Amino acid sequence: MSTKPKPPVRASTRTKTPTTVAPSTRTTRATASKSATATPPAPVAKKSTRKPLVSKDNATDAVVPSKPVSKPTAKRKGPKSAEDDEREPIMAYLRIRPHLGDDEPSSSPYLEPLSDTSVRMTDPHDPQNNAWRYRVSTIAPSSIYTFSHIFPTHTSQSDFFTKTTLPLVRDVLQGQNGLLFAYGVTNSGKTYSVQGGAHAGSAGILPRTLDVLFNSIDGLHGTGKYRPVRLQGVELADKTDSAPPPVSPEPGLAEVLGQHMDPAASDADIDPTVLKVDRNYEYTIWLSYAEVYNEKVYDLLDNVQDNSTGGIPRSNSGKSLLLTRKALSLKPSPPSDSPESGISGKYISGLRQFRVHSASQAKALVKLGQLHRRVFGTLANRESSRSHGMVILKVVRGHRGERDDPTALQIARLTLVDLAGSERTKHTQTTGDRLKEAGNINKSLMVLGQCMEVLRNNQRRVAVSLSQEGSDGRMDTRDVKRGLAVVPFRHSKLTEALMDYFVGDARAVMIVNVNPYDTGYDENSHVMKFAALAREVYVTPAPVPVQRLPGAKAQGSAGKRSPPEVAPKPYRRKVTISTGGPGSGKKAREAVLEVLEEDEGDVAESDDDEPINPLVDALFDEVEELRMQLFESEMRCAIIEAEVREEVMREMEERMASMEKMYARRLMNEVEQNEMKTDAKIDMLHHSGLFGSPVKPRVPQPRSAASDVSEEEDVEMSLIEHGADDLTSEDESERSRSLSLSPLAGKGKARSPTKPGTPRIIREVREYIPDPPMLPSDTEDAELTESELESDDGTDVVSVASVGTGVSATTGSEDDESQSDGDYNEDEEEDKWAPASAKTPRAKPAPQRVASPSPVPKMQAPTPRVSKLERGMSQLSLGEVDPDDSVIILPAKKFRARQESSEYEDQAEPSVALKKKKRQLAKKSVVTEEQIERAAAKTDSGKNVKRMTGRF
Ligand SMILES: Nc1ncnc2c1ncn2[C@@H]1O[C@H](COP(=O)(O)OP(=O)(O)OP(=O)(O)O)[C@@H](O)[C@H]1O
Repeated sequence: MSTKPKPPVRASTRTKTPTTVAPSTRTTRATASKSATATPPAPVAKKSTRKPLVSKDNATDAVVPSKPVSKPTAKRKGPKSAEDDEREPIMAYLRIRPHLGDDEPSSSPYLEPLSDTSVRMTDPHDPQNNAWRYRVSTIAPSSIYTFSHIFPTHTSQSDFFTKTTLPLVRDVLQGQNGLLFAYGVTNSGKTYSVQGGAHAGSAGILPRTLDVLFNSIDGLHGTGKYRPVRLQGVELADKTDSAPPPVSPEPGLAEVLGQHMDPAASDADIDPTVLKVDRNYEYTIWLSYAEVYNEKVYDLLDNVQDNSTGGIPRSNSGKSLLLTRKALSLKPSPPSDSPESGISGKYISGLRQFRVHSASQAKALVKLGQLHRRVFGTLANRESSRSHGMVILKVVRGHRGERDDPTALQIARLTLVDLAGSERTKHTQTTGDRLKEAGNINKSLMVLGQCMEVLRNNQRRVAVSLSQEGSDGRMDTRDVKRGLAVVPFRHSKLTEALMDYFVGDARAVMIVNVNPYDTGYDENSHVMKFAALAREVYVTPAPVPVQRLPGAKAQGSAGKRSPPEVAPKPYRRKVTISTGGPGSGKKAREAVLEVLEEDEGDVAESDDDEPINPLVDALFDEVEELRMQLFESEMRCAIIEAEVREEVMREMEERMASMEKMYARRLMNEVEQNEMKTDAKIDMLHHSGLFGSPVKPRVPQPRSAASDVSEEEDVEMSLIEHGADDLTSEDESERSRSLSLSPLAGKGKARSPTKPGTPRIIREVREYIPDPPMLPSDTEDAELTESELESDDGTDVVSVASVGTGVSATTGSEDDESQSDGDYNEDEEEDKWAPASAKTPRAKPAPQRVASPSPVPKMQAPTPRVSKLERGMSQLSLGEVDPDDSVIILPAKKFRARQESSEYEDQAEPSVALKKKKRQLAKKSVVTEEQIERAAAKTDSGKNVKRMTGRF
């Protein structure tokens, strides 16, 4: 006598609460229908004769509202229920993609793992960067996220599989459903995690799952007399099920894409893990592969029909290929398939499933599905998933003693989903068909997020309700149910197909893939937030009940579907597939295919389908419409924002250029001004008789170039003579030698008498005169000048060019001063734009070069200096002569005219001109301090100079 397998504990102990609760005669739970709300299971209520009530005393899993639903807290009353122990949040694992050698990171990684479970995410914008100020994102610049586990970049595929997926594989072998989905932006590593890479050891979790499944059931393969149908049902298998599955593509397709059928290196990877299974059972494994693309579900293992009519030429072979595929509908699972569980999920009607006998056979099928996924356009133009790929593995487990009893079978499903990239469209520049794809991807992922949110809120609400005390200490379950929101599973094909995992008994795992080198900080933040939300949703992992139908129906064939009643209008589009090319070692090929996608037609809703609330439906439609409008306006805003940014940048650049020009002009003016002042000062000293004999008052008269040259010669000679007068007797011979070289020696002698008492005054003048503003090239120029002079003369001479350069040549007149101020006022408008640093006082003191006692410079040929000085002198004109002081007061007119002129505006290289001017200035003013002092000591008019300079 065969021992009947003991039904799984949960199957026998749990009873799903029907939507309508019989008030008095049955034990009720304070939970709404799972299919609609997925509320957490509630404790058993006391019997009531009036209405279904839940005694608070029995609400053992009541949770403090602010706390997560399943976390036991100190405030719990009574013992924990068995169900409470079974609930667990959706597991969320973060995998950080490493930086690949082929692409340079555009920024440093913005994810910093803090521990095995938490990570800090910081906006890669440098806070010092100006861009930070213009950050318009509403996402927080730094956040910490928590996961079930975080896998750093160096995690191996094997480790990743072991920690994330192996528990699900164990579950499915023990008759428990499981769901795993990979979520993340494009290029973050979802496909790599699920499917794997091309190199050895890089097989992903899907091939490893197949390996472990077949390793574990080795020797325990079932006969395959029954096959799974719909969601939970079983049927008698027919001949088609025993036929080997098609593992090669349609011949025409194989010709086009034959190279894609090459076994990849990762096929050689075989995961050796073996799990312990109950050897009293035998197992059969069935595989199907579907994709959700543009809100339609397609079978990726369906035969591709080549309906070529010669319309579309193929670029390489000249033939044409027209491929047709048909969308599948989602239908509600009849309650008769799962009377024990009472869960009404949806199944993909007409999805082919194949019994696989080995891991390699299963992998070949998966490969075929991948190929079809590529052919049908979602991976055509680039290696990016624009569809959600779902591999559904069903494990049918039957007791070996009851091989012929279909009612003793247990069907568990494990679905692995590779979701499409979650990036937002405006960042991918998608248009046309791609925009539609992106819109639909966003829609399904948005609905998935909405479902999670509503599930979480419902679960919290139930928990809060259960924790609240009614007036009589009891609670009406109908009140609880009324407050729960409808979970919008039906608003996306993706969520519709997966809904039973969230509301039924299953374990759910979410893999979050992040590429921290991606600049998409905002997108990745959305991904992280989604993960945080998912972690707050609780599911109930529990074995599915044993199939307890009185008899299994033997109808239909797995691969057949009934013809549609209404001929759908197919959607036709072209797909270009590029293969080979540089790097692949194969010749580049391009194939243009035409794809016909037929609609699923009218899907007759069965009576068992959940009732549709027209108001809710209308609201969802409106939400969808608003979402699309929002999306469009976001796109418009993004474009406008980009345009405005560009315009502002252009304007700023222009403004910066004009400011630069203005400052260059002002700099030149200042240099010019300083030059004039220095010349004027030398002239004043010269004419006051400090450097020679008292100068006769001069009547202003037109100056010729020749007279300017002559005056300049006088200045130079006077300086030399004064220096020479003070020479000691030891220096006399050298002085004579020097003077003898000059044709102006006689002239110098005539001017030798000087007045005593000047040195003190001259020193005061030097002390008073402010230093010139220090220009960036001052030091450099001074050094240049010195080195030039040294190399020229071989004498240690000091440039006094900078001495007194801050003094205005117009100091003799108040009016002139005000005029001079007026010159600065002209720049007021420009000053508005000047940075704060540019508004500092113009005559900024600079370190003054100290004249060192040095030998008298050798006599130099005056010609070049005179000619340079001539220019400065010719720009000055004598104004009035103060007969008492013998000081010439110079008007500023010419000086200002010169200042205002735009003589230097057109100079392309202001810095070069500046250097040149400074060098000229330095050369013109070569005189030792000692010389000045000695000269000043010989004249009494120093007092007058002092008085004059006091006005400066
Ligand atoms: N952990 C990893 N180690 C090494 N390479 C990786 C890893 N993750 C991803 N890659 C590589 O990064 C690239 C992008 O990965 P993948 O195609 O898996 O991204 P995806 O998220 O699936 O993108 P899409 O959504 O566009 O399909 C691939 O070349 C893949 O081999």
